[in-house]
Amino acid sequence: MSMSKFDLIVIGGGVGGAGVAIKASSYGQKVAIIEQRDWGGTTVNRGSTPKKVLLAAAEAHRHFETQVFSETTPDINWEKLAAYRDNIVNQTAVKFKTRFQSNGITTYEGHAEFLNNHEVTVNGQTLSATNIVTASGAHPKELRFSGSQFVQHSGSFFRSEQLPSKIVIMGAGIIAFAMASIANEAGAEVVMLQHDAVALRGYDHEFVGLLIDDLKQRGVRFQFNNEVKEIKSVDNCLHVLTQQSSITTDVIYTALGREANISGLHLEQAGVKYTKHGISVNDYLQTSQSNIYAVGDCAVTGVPQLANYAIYQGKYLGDSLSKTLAFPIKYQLPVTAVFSMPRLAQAGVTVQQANEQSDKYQVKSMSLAHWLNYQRNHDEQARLKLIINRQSQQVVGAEAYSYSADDLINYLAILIQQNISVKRLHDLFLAYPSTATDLYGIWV
Ligand SMILES: Cc1cc2nc3c(=O)[nH]c(=O)nc-3n(C[C@H](O)[C@H](O)[C@H](O)COP(=O)(O)OP(=O)(O)OC[C@H]3O[C@@H](n4cnc5c(N)ncnc54)[C@H](O)[C@@H]3O)c2cc1C
Ligand SMILES: NC(=O)c1ccc[n+]([C@@H]2O[C@H](COP(=O)([O-])OP(=O)(O)OC[C@H]3O[C@@H](n4cnc5c(N)ncnc54)[C@H](O)[C@@H]3O)[C@@H](O)[C@H]2O)c1
Repeated sequence: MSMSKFDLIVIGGGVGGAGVAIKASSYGQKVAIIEQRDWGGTTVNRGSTPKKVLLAAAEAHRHFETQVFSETTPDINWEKLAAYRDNIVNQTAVKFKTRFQSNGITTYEGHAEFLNNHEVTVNGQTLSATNIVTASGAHPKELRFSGSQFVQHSGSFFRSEQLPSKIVIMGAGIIAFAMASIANEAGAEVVMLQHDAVALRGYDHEFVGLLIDDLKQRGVRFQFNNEVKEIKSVDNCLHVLTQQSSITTDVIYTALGREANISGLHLEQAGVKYTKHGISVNDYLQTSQSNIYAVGDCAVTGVPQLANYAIYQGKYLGDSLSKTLAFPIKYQLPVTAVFSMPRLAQAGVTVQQANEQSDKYQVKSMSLAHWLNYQRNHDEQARLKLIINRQSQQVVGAEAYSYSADDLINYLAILIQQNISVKRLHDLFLAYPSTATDLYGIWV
């Protein structure tokens, strides 16, 4: 059989792999990309895309309830919503594949394995390349207790055809809070179980407390310092036995963090080193084998397993592999969001970090609730904290809690990254009144 030769092979058709493949092909490299499951990977099929479609419906429901002053609020029609969501997901997955093809990238559908550091097999075919990038992503953490086969993962919730009436969520991290907000607003009974006392580690305690209180008022039950011991299935119901309680539910979903997809790649055949956390890479995203690289959730890079990082790394690598001189990857300031209701978002130095180094940073806390954008949305708890470097008096971080916290944080991230002075901001001409023009009053 003839061997297909490429400049670059990318293993994994998620957002990380897509970034590398498209960028490298734009420089004229001959590129192949291999995907074993769905084009677009986790983000498109089981992550932020379906999540944000469901969230839009949940937010519309909440806004109807608070803003329309009607006696009754219509129920969310989950089946129709699910069909609409699946349509968007499927269209997006197809767009990923056709975009590769229209950029001259050869697409393969199947499981890729390394034969050596220049060769990969897929569907019995051998492909060879000068450089190979692993962008194989991650899978939900495996659980080992009696009845763990009854557990479903967050991706199943975001792609569910029907809304279960009773839901238990294991974990109180970013994904769990999005799930809880949507399920609660759509009418499910939700219990959240967290094995220790800390929800949304890394986010401002005060804002996390506001979010938990809000969800509690809406009927979500929280159990902290509680772990699942066993699950039994009896008469179409699940009995979840924990250290502290026994809960009867329809479904139990997990959002406990994710583990790199490394088994099955035969990395040792290519001489690529890895640990249980993922593929080890240096600041050039290069593995222990000099012509093999890794990006996104499968790589140990010291940044969170999030799509914005996978995309950024993919674009960096596609660029650096196409140039004679490569520079180490340099991350801009961290920017993340929790898509709960209301949302939480942070950029740059966090409030927690600022409190730990109070000699260096000052935290300026403000309510946003009296601003028109928040008032008209009944966003009564909307708040912002700016982190200011005491010496330079510049804003180096921000954390926000509101229904539009991610937008505000992105505007602030632009101002921070671009080092925009108050004067320059006031010279900018923007549509009024909007979240962007609120910045005139916020920026210091
Ligand atoms: C429920 C959920 C919600 C999320 N929400 C957000 C969010 O709002 N914002 C955000 O920034 N991040 C979010 N994330 C994280 C984000 O989805 C991931 O960080 C991102 O998908 C990582 O991209 P990736 O390309 O590294 O991996 P993936 O998207 O997982 O893609 C890897 C691809 O490689 C394929 N593959 C693996 N092994 C092989 C092989 N041997 N051969 C061929 N193909 C292979 C897989 O099938 C997969 O399609 C969320 C994650 C989840 C689970
Ligand atoms: N600020 C950020 O950028 C940020 C924050 C959190 C997570 N992330 C990334 O997003 C990825 C996926 O998010 P996620 O929500 O699945 O993970 P997560 O890490 O945000 O949350 C998992 C939560 O589950 C808890 N937990 C772990 N084992 C448990 C158990 N047996 N029972 C109950 N609770 C348990 C953890 O303490 C944690 O609070 C993470 O892998 C991480 O890399 C990024």
